[in-house]
Amino acid sequence: MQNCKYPFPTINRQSFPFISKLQITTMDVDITFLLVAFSLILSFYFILNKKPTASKSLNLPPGPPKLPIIGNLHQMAGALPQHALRDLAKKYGPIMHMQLGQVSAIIVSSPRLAKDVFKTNDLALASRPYSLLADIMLYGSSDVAFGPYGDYWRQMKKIITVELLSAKKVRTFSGFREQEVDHLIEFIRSTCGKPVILRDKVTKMINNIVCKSSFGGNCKQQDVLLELVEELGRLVSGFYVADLFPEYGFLSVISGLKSKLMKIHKRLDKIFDDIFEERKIKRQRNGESEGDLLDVLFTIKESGSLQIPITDNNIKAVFENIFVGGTDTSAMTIEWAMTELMRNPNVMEKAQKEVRETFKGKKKISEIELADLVYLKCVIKETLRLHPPLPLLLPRECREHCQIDGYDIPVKMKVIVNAFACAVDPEYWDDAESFKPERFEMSCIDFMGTNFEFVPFGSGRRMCPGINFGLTSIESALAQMLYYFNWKLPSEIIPKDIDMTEKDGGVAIKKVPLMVTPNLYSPF
Ligand code: HEM
Repeated sequence: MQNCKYPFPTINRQSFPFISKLQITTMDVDITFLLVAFSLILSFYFILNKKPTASKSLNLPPGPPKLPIIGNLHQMAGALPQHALRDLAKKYGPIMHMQLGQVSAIIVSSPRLAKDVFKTNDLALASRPYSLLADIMLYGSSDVAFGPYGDYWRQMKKIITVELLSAKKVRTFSGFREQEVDHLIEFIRSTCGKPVILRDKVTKMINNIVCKSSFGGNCKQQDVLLELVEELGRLVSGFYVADLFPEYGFLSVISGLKSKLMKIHKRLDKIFDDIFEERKIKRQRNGESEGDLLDVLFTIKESGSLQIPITDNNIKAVFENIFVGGTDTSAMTIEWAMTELMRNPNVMEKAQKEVRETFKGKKKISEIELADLVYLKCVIKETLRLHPPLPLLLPRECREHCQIDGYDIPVKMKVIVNAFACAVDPEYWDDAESFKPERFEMSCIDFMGTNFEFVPFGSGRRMCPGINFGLTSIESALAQMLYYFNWKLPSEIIPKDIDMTEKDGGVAIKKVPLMVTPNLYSPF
């Protein structure tokens, strides 16, 4: 699964001469369609685009000069969006007003101002912008990740944080994690001495953990479900032309993307229905709980205690968040961590030494013991600093007029925090671009949302609720990969030549999958 799962504005590079080098892309949109569509847009631009974007009386932040129709999209050409925006911020300041297609957005690129978004104005900026995809796929945006702020959203966020993904609940899934990590280790063992690409197996492992935690050990339709979620991910990455040009709704229709999404939605919906029906019968018959996430949600739904009653469709939307949000983020963190370890042999040696000394002579590593792996945790933090899976987090939308750094942020304005720029800001980090896990040994900087120079999981009300779920799988897999195996690069590659390029798109996945050769290390 190599595509963007968190939607972010994306455009196909080849399809659009004037934004031909845009890196915010991955979709397979038909070239003819885009040419025709944009000729139409150009023709009707002056007729259709009469609306003023912002009142003259507002004191908006400065920003780069804009072109008609595309606004500032061309200035993001030739670089990943997080890099392009960081470079623009160096010139125009840590708070910029930009026009991304028809969408007016504020870009925040410094930890000082990120604090104004996440703390001072967290409530005013707690909503998400409308997204056609979330509307179609997530049952009218009735999910947690893309749902607009309000009573319903607050209720659902509380459920997902307290009942579904709390540290205590995540611990109850340790059996599933152990099984799946064991399978991964078995696979690696079977490939010893041969170069192997780990990405697909690691993604499958995370997928299976998510699936089993959600629907129990024997989710019959697991493979189809995962295939559809993957397909959804591929489409998500291409859907956002429609969100960049929301006034031209016909784009999503004539591109065929809307109908593809609706097809996947229908199939996913049917699979969820089948799983739900089977579970309802089981619950009626046995009356006993499986303890998985579906059972938790059914129990809450049936308890009648909710202020705003929920439907099966609302539950499906939450599961889509868990599947889509919980898979690629963790899988790519494992791949980046291994890549950095291969690129920095001293760090690999130190991390392996820690794991091997901590578990000396043990045949099995239990999750509880992972707490002792202090250096490995620093390695993971440093990986998330340099390779945050969502470098621009998820966009927020202003719901109450507020100010940042003296500038007006009007209602409906999209606000994007460049978490990557904050994480490599030289004012906050020494030797900011280098991979040095040791920096976390001496400091108490954490990713729990209070250190605004390090927010790979976001911060404030919209912060990721899946930190525990994600990190436990990442730590468990990495610890065992380092414990049981020594790793080599293919003979023609030296560490400093490893390709560190990221793929285009809103998610920072490695462009070329890491290839490594495992050799069995006997800890006994
Ligand atoms: C390495 C692993 C992960 C990373 C780096 C990550 C990162 C993020 C980020 C950056 C956001 C947006 C925060 C913001 O807008 O301020 C987010 C939101 C979210 N994540 Fe994660 N995530 C990870 C794992 C997970 C897992 C395992 C799950 C579920 C099982 C999950 C579920 C969600 C949900 C539901 C939201 C929406 C929260 C909201 O809008 O209130 N994530 N995540």
